[in-house]
Amino acid sequence: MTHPTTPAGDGADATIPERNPEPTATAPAETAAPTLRPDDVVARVLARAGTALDEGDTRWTDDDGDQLDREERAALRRVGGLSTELEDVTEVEYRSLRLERVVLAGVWSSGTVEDAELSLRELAALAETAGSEVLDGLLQRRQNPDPGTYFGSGKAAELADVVRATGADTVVVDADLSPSQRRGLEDIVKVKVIDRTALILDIFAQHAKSKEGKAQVELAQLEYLLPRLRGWGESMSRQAGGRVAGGEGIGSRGPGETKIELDRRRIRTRMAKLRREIAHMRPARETRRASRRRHQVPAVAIVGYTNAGKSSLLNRLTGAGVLVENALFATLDPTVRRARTPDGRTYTLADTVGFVRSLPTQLVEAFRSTLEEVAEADVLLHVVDVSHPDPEGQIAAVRTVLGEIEGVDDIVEVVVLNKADVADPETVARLRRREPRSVVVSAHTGEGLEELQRVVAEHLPRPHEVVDVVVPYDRGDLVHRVHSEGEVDDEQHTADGTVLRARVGADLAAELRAVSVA
Ligand SMILES: Nc1nc2c(ncn2[C@@H]2O[C@H](COP(=O)(O)OP(=O)(O)OP(=O)(O)O)[C@@H](O)[C@H]2O)c(=O)[nH]1
Ligand SMILES: [Mg+2]
Repeated sequence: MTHPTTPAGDGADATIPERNPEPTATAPAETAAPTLRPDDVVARVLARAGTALDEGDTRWTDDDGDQLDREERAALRRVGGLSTELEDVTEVEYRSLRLERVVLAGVWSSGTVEDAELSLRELAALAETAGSEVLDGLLQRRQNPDPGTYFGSGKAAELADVVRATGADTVVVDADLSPSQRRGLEDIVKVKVIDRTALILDIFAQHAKSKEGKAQVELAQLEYLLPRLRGWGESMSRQAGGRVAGGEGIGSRGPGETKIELDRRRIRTRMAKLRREIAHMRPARETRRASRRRHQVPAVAIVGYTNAGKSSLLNRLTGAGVLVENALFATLDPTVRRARTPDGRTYTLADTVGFVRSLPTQLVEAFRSTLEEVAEADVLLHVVDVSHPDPEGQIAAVRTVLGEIEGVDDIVEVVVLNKADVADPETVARLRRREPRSVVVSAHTGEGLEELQRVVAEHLPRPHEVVDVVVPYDRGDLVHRVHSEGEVDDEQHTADGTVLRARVGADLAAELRAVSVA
């Protein structure tokens, strides 16, 4: 973290503005640091980006199945006013977070003010997905973040006023804060401060379902937590007059300074245990993958920004009944389903966890084994929400994460421009020009899905061993496999068995030749 080059005093470089400023003329100047009134900003923040979290947007078609997961997830929503702080140190802080009434704060340092606002809007959608109520959102124009408090102490004090005025219990900062920045800011705003990474980790923790997913998320949380432990009890109770005075309230039952060393040790022990457990779960996944490989079933992986419509698309193509929710990171566990090309070949279609800008590295690391599913694919369907205000930005973010996974560079990527039913046709046209290998679809209306299936079929690897065999009638299973895995050129039933001329994968070819009676 570098110091600002110009030693600007707090306030000189700008703008978490006064509460209740004089109403000024609209249209802040483009060049100078404009002053954004908090009320302005919150109004913009609450205008949703894309279709994410538009009330009532999620529609289920028959393809989406019963959506049983939904009820379960709804039951897991946070309940206002209830604290679920747990004694176990591995649960400290994150499980005990009460993100109910939050104020968002971000810094606008480069790019346009629209970009900065879009980022804050996404943060609002993330916060709501985590179950919080967003009370206000503030953007500060500032060249470089302050190394001590991120916003600078003067502006942080103004943020503290906003927190007090709104009755917020948490500040969510749209950035990655260093442990000391978070601490410095907390000491001023006097409520819990979390950053984007912690928020995303919290959503993942709420949504993880499989044993492996849960273990991966917990590991990522602990890794994040370890350098950030602080003595909540002591520091918060010091702040007489603050909302958490008297050692009561959020986080006040966390570890005191004296306990920190002990906690660190317990956390490390827990992390080691989780790593061992995850390592044990891997073989099962690898076995499944290996068996698919052995049968040479081509694999297609659906990737894309969170809320792009990946699960909807999977359901449409396979009737899988995967949870579709207008929330970010609805899907954490990869679902693999069988699908068929129009000409009858079988392939697997895998739904994956959604990506987001600056996906916490701890999570990329933790989900590496899940993401390997992607690296093994023959074709990637990169689903894009074309109704989003910045689809290009989302495409770039997804490609950045993909770039971190080994072995994806040479996989065919088909860009699926989804939500065409609600998108601006000009945006669709612009993206089509930019992404030549793309298909325009709507998982809702079904538009474009036939073409998509055709394009998928075209890019699937074709089996290339030519066999000319007679399969005895007691090996109907092999004939069946030839139909689903390969391409049959000729088939006749004779007294000896089924005469087959077909193209199949090498392994199946070997098995067929071994049983052939010709
Ligand atoms: N209008 C419209 N909405 C869609 C379309 N496809 C999906 N949606 C909606 O977009 C939201 C997200 O859909 P999902 O399929 O859960 O998206 P996802 O990419 O799997 O999201 P995560 O698992 O959270 O990363 C839901 O509200 C869907 O109903 C579409 O073609 N048109
Ligand atoms: Mg999903």
